[in-house]
Amino acid sequence: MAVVIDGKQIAASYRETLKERVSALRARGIVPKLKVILIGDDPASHSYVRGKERAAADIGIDSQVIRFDDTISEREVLELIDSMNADDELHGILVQLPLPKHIDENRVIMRISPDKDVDGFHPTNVGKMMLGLETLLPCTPHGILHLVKTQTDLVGKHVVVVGRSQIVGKPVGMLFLNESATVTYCHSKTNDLGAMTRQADILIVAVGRAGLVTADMVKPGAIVIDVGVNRVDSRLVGDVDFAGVRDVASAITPVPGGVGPMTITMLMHNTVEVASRG
Ligand SMILES: Nc1nc(=O)c2c([nH]1)NC[C@@H]1CN(c3ccc(C(=O)N[C@@H](CCC(=O)O)C(=O)O)cc3)C=[N+]21
Repeated sequence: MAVVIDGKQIAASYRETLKERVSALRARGIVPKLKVILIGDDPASHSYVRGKERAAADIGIDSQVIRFDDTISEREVLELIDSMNADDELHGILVQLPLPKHIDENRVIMRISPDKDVDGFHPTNVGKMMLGLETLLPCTPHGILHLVKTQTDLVGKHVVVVGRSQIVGKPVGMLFLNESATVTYCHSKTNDLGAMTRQADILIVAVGRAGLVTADMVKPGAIVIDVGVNRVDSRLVGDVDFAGVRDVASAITPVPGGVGPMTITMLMHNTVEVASRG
């Protein structure tokens, strides 16, 4: 029976170190500050953003959510970002995704100053990460790396990533490659997915399909990281059949209470990093 990796607990413990860093910054007159732009009325987005506000308040980060209905134009969003880029007191800018169809996500992401891009989505930060340079890392991949490191060494391990999104799949593989793991990417067009996933020492699933990974697809003793966020009958479930896979794996993240809390914590980490740059 697998160990259940307690993301909530690991996140809470990491937040304690962030609290100390924030106290030290505040003693120097620096108040870490984050602004979140939230467009539209998607209930899931509003729920995530509340989680971010709560974490910020807990750590001592000054956060503000700016809400718009989905009639706001792309130009207005870009102009708001310009004014935030110019605000010397502001450290982090986050535009909650997804955006309404009439707003180009890439144009918005690229408008945010790479120095304030606490999501780690700007091409400059993605490029630096790919080169293995120090930079603002994307929050979910960084949180996953932290969780896995509480369980095992990464050098030489076979990491299989299922899912190739810009914000999770692609960058998480890159981060683990930088840690000298052997990385395989799988996606919706992969032939015989089970044959691939059964090779994983560390299996990371970020697809968005409940029940995608079943016990027969997991090597005994593997570490399984479930990044899925699916609402099934108003219940939150991941992409992994938790009840079945926990009998096979050595460690597994639950949903909720696994990767989600770490994502938010790494957003706070990035905000503190920017505030510390001085
Ligand atoms: N610019 C941008 N940056 C993001 O980081 C971003 C985004 N847009 N859009 C949406 C996704 C999704 N995401 C989650 C964060 C925390 C939880 C989380 O904390 N979940 C809790 C449960 C929360 C609940 O019950 O609703 C948990 O897993 O325990 C989930 C999902 C960040 N995202």
